[in-house]
Amino acid sequence: MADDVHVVYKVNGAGARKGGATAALSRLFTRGPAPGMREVHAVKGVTFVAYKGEAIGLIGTNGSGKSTLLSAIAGLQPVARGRIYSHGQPSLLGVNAALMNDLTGERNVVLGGLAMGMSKQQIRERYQSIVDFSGINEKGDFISLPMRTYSSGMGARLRFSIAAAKDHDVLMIDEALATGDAAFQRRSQARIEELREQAGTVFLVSHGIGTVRETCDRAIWLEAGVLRMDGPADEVCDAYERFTSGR
Ligand SMILES: Nc1ncnc2c1ncn2[C@@H]1O[C@H](COP(=O)(O)OP(=O)(O)OP(=O)(O)O)[C@@H](O)[C@H]1O
Repeated sequence: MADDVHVVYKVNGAGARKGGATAALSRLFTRGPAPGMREVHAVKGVTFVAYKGEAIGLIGTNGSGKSTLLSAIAGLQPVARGRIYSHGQPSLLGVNAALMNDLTGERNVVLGGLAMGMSKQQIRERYQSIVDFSGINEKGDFISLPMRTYSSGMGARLRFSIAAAKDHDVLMIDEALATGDAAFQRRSQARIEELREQAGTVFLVSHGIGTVRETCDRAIWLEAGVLRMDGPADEVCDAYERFTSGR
């Protein structure tokens, strides 16, 4: 659950607005940001409770704070105010999830698995199914090549497959579904369904309202860092569509 969560990015070298000595002095006393330091208040007081078995879509226009909110829930981004409570460790499965480009797909499966807290034994058991699920080897033996030789879609598929191999308490997916071809998207949707049935909670950030309608039962709409609507996926998506078409 998120309780009044605020996330503020501190950006260095953003160019000070007032560089005068008096301004610097008054900043010293008011403990304001240093010169050249600018703050971006990306998430502003978001509160919600997510239950087991729910699949929640996060929607909102570009820069509304969706990815930031997920990073904060995953513990990758500190919160400036408010709190996040969670049963189990939430894992963020993003297109940017850290895999090593110079290592082969095989090594990345092992490293990624370890990073998610799987044991070596579990990785050995699931290795083949991860590779099969990713479909990386459908067009030749790519899994033994370095990841930098993969197309962006292939990389994203492998990331999704590694993360989806583990049963997560809270799984967060950032636009992972948007990549990959239709067959892979069907497989990943089916896997998300399974993860939900195993009583985990799934968060999905997507620009594709269609994916949210299909995979999620609830949606949270963020706009300019503020929670604008939270409710059944269809209702929230309808309202969001009315909002975006009027812009
Ligand atoms: N590392 C960062 N440093 C400073 N500001 C950032 C950083 N990352 C994001 N922001 C700012 O935070 C705000 C929210 O960004 P965020 O990426 O969370 O939005 P989003 O809803 O996921 O956007 P998109 O739909 O484009 O992916 C934006 O104003 C963005 O400029």
